[in-house]
Amino acid sequence: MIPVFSVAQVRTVEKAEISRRGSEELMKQAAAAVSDAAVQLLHGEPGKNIVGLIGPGNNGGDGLYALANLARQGHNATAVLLSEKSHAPALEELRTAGGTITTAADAPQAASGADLVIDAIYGLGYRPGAKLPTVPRGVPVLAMDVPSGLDAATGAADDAALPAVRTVTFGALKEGLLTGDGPLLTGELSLVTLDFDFSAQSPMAWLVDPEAAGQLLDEHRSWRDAARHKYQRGVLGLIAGSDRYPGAAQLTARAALNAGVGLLRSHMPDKVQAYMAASAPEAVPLGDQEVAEALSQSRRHLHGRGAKISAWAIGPGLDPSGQPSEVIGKVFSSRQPAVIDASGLEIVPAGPSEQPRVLTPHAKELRMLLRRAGITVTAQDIAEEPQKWTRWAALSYNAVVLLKGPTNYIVEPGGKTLVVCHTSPKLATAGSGDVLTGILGTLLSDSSLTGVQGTALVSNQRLLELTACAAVIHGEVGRVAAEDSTVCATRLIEVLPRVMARFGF
Ligand SMILES: NC(=O)C1=CN([C@@H]2O[C@H](COP(=O)(O)OP(=O)(O)OC[C@H]3O[C@@H](n4cnc5c(N)ncnc54)[C@H](O)[C@@H]3O)[C@@H](O)[C@H]2O)[C@@H](O)CC1
Ligand SMILES: Nc1ncnc2c1ncn2[C@@H]1O[C@H](COP(=O)(O)OP(=O)(O)O)[C@@H](O)[C@H]1O
Repeated sequence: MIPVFSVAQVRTVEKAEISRRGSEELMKQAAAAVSDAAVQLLHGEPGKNIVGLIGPGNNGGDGLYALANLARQGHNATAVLLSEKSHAPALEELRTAGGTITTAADAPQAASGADLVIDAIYGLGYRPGAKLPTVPRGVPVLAMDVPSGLDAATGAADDAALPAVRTVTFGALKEGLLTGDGPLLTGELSLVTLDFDFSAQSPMAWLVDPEAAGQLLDEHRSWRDAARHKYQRGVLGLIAGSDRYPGAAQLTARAALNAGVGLLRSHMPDKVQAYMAASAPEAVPLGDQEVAEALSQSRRHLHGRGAKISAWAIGPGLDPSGQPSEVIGKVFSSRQPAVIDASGLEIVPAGPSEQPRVLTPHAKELRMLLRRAGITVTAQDIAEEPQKWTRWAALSYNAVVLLKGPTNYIVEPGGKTLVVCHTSPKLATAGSGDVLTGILGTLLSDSSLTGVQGTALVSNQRLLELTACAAVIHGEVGRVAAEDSTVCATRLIEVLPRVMARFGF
C-alpha cells in the first residue's frame, strides 16, 4: 500500500530536502523518470515529435530537463515557454541537447503536430484561474507531478485543466491526485519517490492498487486450502430482494457465485426465490428457522470452517419502505461479519455493535446514514471532505464504511483510511453496486481470507483491507468489461470469473 500525504506535509519535507541536496539534482531525477515514461508511451519508437508546455517554476524546470533527455535520445523535442520566466539552467541544457525553443504564440501549432505533449506548466505551485493552453483531442498528455489546472491539495480543478493519459508524480502521493477531480485528470498514476524521507509524517490514507490487493488477499492463504469442502470455503447468507426489486438480489447472487463463493444461501420473498431458482440455481433457499439455527450455531463456532453461514450480505433490492424484519434484526445482533448495502443502509442501527460490519453507501446514502445518526451534512460537504464524513459514519455505526464513487474511501472507526482509485467510469451503471456486494460478501465469507478461525472475530483492520480488495476487484472488472464493449451489471458479472482468477481464486 502506498501512503498518501497532504500537500502541506509534502512541502515540509521538500523544503528540508531541497536545502540539503539542492533542487537541481532532484529536478534531474524527476525529469529522468518522466523521459522514461515518455519513451514507454511512445513504445520506444525513435524520432517522435515531443512538445513540452513549460511554466514559470520548478515544474517547468523539470519539463525542460525531461525534454533535454529526449532530445539527446534523438527525438524532436520542443519547449513552448508559456511564461517570460523559465528555469535558466534547464533551458540551457535543452539548447545544448539540440532541442527547439518557442513561445506561447506557437503553442497551438506545436501541440497539433505532437506525438506526445508533456505538461510541465504547473505542479504543486498552481493557483486557480491561470490561462491554460488547449491540447488537440487525440494527442496524449504526460503530466509532470500534477496535471496543470488541478489543485494538488484539494482535488478541485479548473474547467480548462489538462487531462493526462499518465501522471508521474514526485516525492509522494498527494491527496488532491486521489480525491475530487484528481482521478479524472491523472490517467495512469505512478509515483517516483526521489528518495524523499517522509518517515516523520503520518500519512492521511493508503492507496490500495491491484498489486497491493493481491498481497493482502494472499496474506492468510495456505496450501491446505486446497483440501477444503464447500462449507469450509465460505457460506454467504444473502438477505435481499423484494417483490418491487427482484433483480438486485439476482445480481448480488450471481456476482457471489461468479466470485467463487463456496455456497450461497438466499433468504428472500417466495416470488424472488422463484426467480432465483432460474437465474442462480446454485443458490440454496434459507428459511427463517434456518437463519435462527445458523446464528445459534455461530455463537458456538463463530467464523470457523464448516459454519452454516460464515458471512452475510444484506440489502440489495430490499423493500425500502419496510422495517427490519425479525430475521434481519437477529442477524444485525449476531457476531457474524456482514456487508450492508442499498436498502439495508436504511435499517442498520447506529450505535455500538458486536457485528463486524461493512457499510457500502454512495454519497447520497452516506448523507442518509449520517442523518439517521443525528448529523446533518450537505452533498457539497461530502464532496469537499469525503474522508472526514466517511469517518463520522464509521464512528456512528461502529463499522467499516466504504464511500463509493470514482474514488473509493474505506474508513474504520479509528480513522485508518484506504483509498481505491482503480476504477472505471463505466461502473456508473445500475446494479453495479449489487455486484460489489456479492464480491465483498464472498471475501468476508472465506476464513482463509479473513484469517479468523474458531471463536475469534474478524478485526476492523482486516475488514478494511478486504473491503479495499473487493473495490479493486470491482474496479478491475469494470476496466476489463469496458475494454471492448459497453457495460451493464450483467456484463460485469460475466467478466468477474476471469478477474477473480487473476487474484488467485
Ligand atoms: N518534492 C518534489 O516533489 C519535487 C518537486 N519538484 C517540482 O517542483 C514543482 C513545484 O514548483 P514551484 O513551487 O516552482 O511551483 P510550480 O512550478 O507548480 O508553479 C510555478 C509558479 O507558477 C505561478 N502560478 C501558479 N498559479 C498561477 C496562476 N493561476 N496564474 C499565474 N501564475 C501562477 C506561481 O508563481 C508558482 O510559484 C512540483 O510540482 C514539481 O514538479 C521537482 O523539481 C523536484 C522534486
Ligand atoms: N464515475 C464513476 N467512476 C468509477 N466508479 C464509479 C463511478 N460511479 C459509480 N462508480 C462505482 O459504481 C458502483 C455503483 O454503486 P451503486 O451506486 O450502489 O449502484 P447500484 O445501486 O445501481 O447498484 C460503485 O461501486 C461506485 O464506486
